[in-house]
Amino acid sequence: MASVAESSFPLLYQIKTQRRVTSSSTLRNSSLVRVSYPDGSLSFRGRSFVLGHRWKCVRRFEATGSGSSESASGDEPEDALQATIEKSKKVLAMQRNLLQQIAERRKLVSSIKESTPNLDDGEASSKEEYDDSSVNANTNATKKEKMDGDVNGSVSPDSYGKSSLNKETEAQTSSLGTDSLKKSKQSSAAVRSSSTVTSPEKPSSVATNGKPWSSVVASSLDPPYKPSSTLTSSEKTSDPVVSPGKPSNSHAGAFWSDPLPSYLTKAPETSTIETEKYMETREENNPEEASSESNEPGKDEEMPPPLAGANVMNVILVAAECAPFSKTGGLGDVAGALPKALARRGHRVMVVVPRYAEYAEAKDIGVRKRYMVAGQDMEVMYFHAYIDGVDFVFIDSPVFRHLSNNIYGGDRLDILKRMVLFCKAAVEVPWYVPCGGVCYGDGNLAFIANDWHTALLPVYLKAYYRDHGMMKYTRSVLVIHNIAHQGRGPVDDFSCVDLPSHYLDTFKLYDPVGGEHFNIFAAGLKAADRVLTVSHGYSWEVKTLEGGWGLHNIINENDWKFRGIVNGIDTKEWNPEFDNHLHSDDYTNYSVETLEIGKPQCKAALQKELGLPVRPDVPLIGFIGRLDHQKGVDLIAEAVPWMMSQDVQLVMLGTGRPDLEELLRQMEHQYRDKARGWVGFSVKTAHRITAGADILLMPSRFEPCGLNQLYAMNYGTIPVVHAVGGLRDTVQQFDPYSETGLGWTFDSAEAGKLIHALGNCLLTYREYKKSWEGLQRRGMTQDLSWDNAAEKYEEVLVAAKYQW
Ligand SMILES: Nc1ncnc2c1ncn2[C@@H]1O[C@H](COP(=O)(O)OP(=O)(O)O[C@H]2O[C@H](CO)[C@@H](O)[C@H](O)[C@H]2O)[C@@H](O)[C@H]1O
Repeated sequence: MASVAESSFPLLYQIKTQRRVTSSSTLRNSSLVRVSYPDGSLSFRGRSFVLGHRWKCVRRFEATGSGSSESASGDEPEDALQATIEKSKKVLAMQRNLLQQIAERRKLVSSIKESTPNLDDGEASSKEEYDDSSVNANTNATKKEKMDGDVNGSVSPDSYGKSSLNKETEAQTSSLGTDSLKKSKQSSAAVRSSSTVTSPEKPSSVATNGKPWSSVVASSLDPPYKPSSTLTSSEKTSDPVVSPGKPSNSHAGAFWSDPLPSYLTKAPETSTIETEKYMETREENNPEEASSESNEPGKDEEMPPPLAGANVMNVILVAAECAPFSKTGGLGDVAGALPKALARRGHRVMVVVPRYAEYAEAKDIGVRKRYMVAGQDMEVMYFHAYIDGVDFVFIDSPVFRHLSNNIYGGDRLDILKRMVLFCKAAVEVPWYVPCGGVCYGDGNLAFIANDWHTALLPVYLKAYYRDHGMMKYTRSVLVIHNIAHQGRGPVDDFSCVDLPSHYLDTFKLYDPVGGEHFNIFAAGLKAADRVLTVSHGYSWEVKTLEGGWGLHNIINENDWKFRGIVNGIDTKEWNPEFDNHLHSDDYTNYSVETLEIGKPQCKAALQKELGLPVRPDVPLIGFIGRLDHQKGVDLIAEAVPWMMSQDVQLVMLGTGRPDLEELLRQMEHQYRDKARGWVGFSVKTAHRITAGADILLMPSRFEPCGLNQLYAMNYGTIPVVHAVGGLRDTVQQFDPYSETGLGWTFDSAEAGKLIHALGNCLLTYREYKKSWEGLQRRGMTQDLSWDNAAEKYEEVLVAAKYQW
């Protein structure tokens, strides 16, 4: 087993003193540092130098520029080693400074705790274990709709992804507020990273006042693409430093005796490692660190071990969207938050996502690669940012540009080719993209792929590399966020994915409606080392005929590697106490302590912003989500006449199916004094509805996890949900006798059931104020953070690592 074999090696640090080619093709010493040791990434970025173990330098030169190579012997300058030592001293100085920061933060946290003794109360999660006997997976109709779309072997764009028509995308602001409550839970990794947090995009204002919501017009905020830095041709040619695929650990060295199969991507070239640049950036950001010269190992030893302990790994999450950079729904939120939680546990974590627009934080690292996609030669560039302890790598290509508002748009083959390019490039990122100066490498590495869009990655990892003895110690985990979208197409599509012919069978799937077809999700599920989905409830549902959308057999066959882990929430982004979107327009931040004042103020601000009567006593009901069959929007529409007969206000925010968008407009038109329908995508408005509404409706027909109900509870907004998938896992039915529970649930996707549950909810709102307050407080004091889920992801990653 990989790590057993590795751990039998004496602790060995390799310092590669490497060379790179300058733009004038002359060689200069770059003092590049690569520190690796048997457990992989534990001591990355210089930490290994403070562990106090004996270490050994192995200096080695590698090939440089245009195919030339040099022998290691003879020409290795001593000053390179000296420079390396100098760098490590600087790293030590940085660490000491950060340790001081940790100590200061600890003091701060304990002083906050002392002054507010109740802060940690109620952190216990009230999540229930899933009881599969009563799940109501009411998905037949949805399945039918999907399968209908696949008749004749052609798949509608929608079946290739969530083809949300984002009529208005709003740049989202990352909250940089100090989340003092959760800080004490974070590992030193997070604290370390805090000094390099970069401010994400600024929010753009959305003018809505005075206009009916339905008339808010789509406006793309995707800025025009500007070519990346003008590199000289020699800079564009990456020079050989790391030999990709060539395992950094000597025990795997034999792989390279095998010739590469013809379908492999071009023999990997190399990357420019920019340690110096990285160090300079760190020094610019942290002048204090830079000026500190002393080297006191004793102090460094105080650094607490990572929460993950010996399980620390390199983790690369690959997704088609990642908030706040790109988002059409919950996948974006997960890709934005889970990696940070894994980094807080001490893992070295990277997110790889397409570069749909220019992102201020992300810098062109100057590496270019070419990939063949369906016979077309395509170049990609890599942009990098280091934010909240996570490396974000953006893959740039003309095929991704300007798609922020239409990530899953275009015709079926266009989408397929984009995902092929993305997955081909992503699987090689650990070799080519130096993050903080050092590539991740392929030892002790796990990829987390998400949904069908990146389900090709586990297949490529296997077919291109592991089948050939390469990337032996790399694992892949595939997460199902929504099995309804599978990347289906006619069998001929196989020619686009560039795989050896014997892989065709792993893609072929037969179903009664579409017949034999090509299915990317099917192949990914088979190839991945582990498969996850985003709740316990959904993990049961996808194994059923109704919930598996044709993939249930494959999931059942692979049950041994399958597990459900309930999503968490980003408690920095979605926290009423620090929410940036509540800073203006009469909104306010609030916490469980200031709920009684803060939430009514947000409600009044929302009513005012929407042009609804500002009335504190009227229950304000919200809905936020993609407008499609999954979300049960039609059930709400059926219930609207009843709702409008009550003294309530209703606000719905969504984008998606044109007929459902029209429905929102009509509703607003018909009930102007009570209802608003925002057709568009506005992160700010989603936050404001979550804060200002009293009740959140989620009548989803199926819901793998659902994030809006979690956000709602964190904001003291009471969810009324169809008890299915993750909604059933996370919203415990209110019991008035024991005063327990978190909201209202109904057990089948019918308007009548929704009305019944909502009726009880409204009664409690009006007549039982204390009970209502109890519901709000219980919801707000749950620990919904990603920290719990990240620990479970870690278990899965470790299980994958030790699996052969
Ligand atoms: N018009 C709009 N304007 C602004 N924001 C909008 C919006 N419409 C939706 N959003 C936002 O998008 C996210 C939606 O998250 P969900 O988890 O509810 O749904 P989704 O079905 O996309 O995700 C899938 O993946 C996630 C993650 O695993 C699962 O929770 C879920 O069940 C599964 O269907 C929320 O952050 C919400 O605020």
